[in-house]
Amino acid sequence: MHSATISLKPISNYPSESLFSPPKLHNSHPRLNFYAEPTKRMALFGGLGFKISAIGNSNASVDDNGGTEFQTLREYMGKGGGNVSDELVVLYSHLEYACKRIAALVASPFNSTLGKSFSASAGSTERDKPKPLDIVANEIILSSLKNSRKVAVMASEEDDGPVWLADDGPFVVVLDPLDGSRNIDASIPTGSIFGIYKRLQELDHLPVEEKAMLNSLQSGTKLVASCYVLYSSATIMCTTFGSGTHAFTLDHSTGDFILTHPNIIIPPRGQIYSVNDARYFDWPEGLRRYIDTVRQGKGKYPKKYSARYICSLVADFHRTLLYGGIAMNPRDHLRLVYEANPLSFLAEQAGGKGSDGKLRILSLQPVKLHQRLPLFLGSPDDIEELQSYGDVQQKINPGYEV
Ligand SMILES: O=P(O)(O)OC[C@H]1O[C@](O)(COP(=O)(O)O)[C@@H](O)[C@@H]1O
Repeated sequence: MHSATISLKPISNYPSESLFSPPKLHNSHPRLNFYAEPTKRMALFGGLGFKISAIGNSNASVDDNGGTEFQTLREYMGKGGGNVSDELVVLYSHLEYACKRIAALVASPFNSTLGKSFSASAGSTERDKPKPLDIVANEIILSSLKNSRKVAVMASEEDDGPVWLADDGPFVVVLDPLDGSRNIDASIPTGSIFGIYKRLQELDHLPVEEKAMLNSLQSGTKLVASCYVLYSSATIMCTTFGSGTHAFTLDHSTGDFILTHPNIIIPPRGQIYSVNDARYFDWPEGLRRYIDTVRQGKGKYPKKYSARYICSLVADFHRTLLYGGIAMNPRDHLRLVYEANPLSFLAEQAGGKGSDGKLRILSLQPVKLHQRLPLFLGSPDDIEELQSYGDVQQKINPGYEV
């Protein structure tokens, strides 16, 4: 488990210089270097007047005053952290902007009134009806991706099909704009999930619909980056560019995402399972035996496991990444393209695993955009032990009301 310490010692290097001098961006859009309009941003200058020790497998350096040297996401990317291209830096600046708007929205006292201006699509079941905030979040992200001019196609869980944005956009973005939103009225954490691929230039000659679909159905092994943003007591962007998994916490006073969890390594084994166990009697024999075994402390790890289930994928996954164990949904419910692939990439980059109960998620070739599957994410030893029970995928999926 990781720990955080906060002391009230003033530091000299925060907010960093970068608030005034933008990071290396060759193709930058003027709006990119600011959280809000520049003038408003200057008024926010001041930030936190104390030192925070970076959390996790920290390699953060300590400055002359003994304070931890802060790094923003843009600085991290701009300095070549994770070997990212300038084009990806631009794209991330727009993602940051969109997610900060969504973070403000989910915390807004007015978000419940949004429902009045949206109606659910005909024919959908009560449970599947799009929630207003899903739609608003989707529109915010769409407009940011368009503005970035770096995205050829966006495929969202909220849309029926992929949306073609720019012929010369170097990237393809697949996303779930606001997962867990049905819990939002109770202020339970929610999250956005993104997977980023390169545009397949060899498909450029195809008709738009066809190339949009094929670009969006790339295998998870082709992901160049993925991230989730958790909207909770803190807003956290956890990302990988293929060289480790790193989390950045939003400093609301300046609008910067600060590197707080560099090089996250998931514990090889946890003591927590995370599942909706009201479905126990719909589970297959293998999954029941696995859960019964570990909760009695009779598994390979001879300690009794505890249960934690928020029913909000990003939050359940974030906890699992930090504390270890397994976050699972054993029925065909979560989506391969928008959820399973990006989160499995993050899990693997942190030394964990993403499985459908039998196979590595990233090895699966998506055949449909909205393809659903069982999903097990977590500590490598726990996932291996679970898979050894064989029969862990829930086939009975009656459609639950809550
Ligand atoms: O009802 P279950 O099987 O517990 O599923 C809960 C999961 O569904 C989700 O709410 C996503 O479902 P939706 O895509 O229908 O919003 C996840 O956040 C959560 O992990």
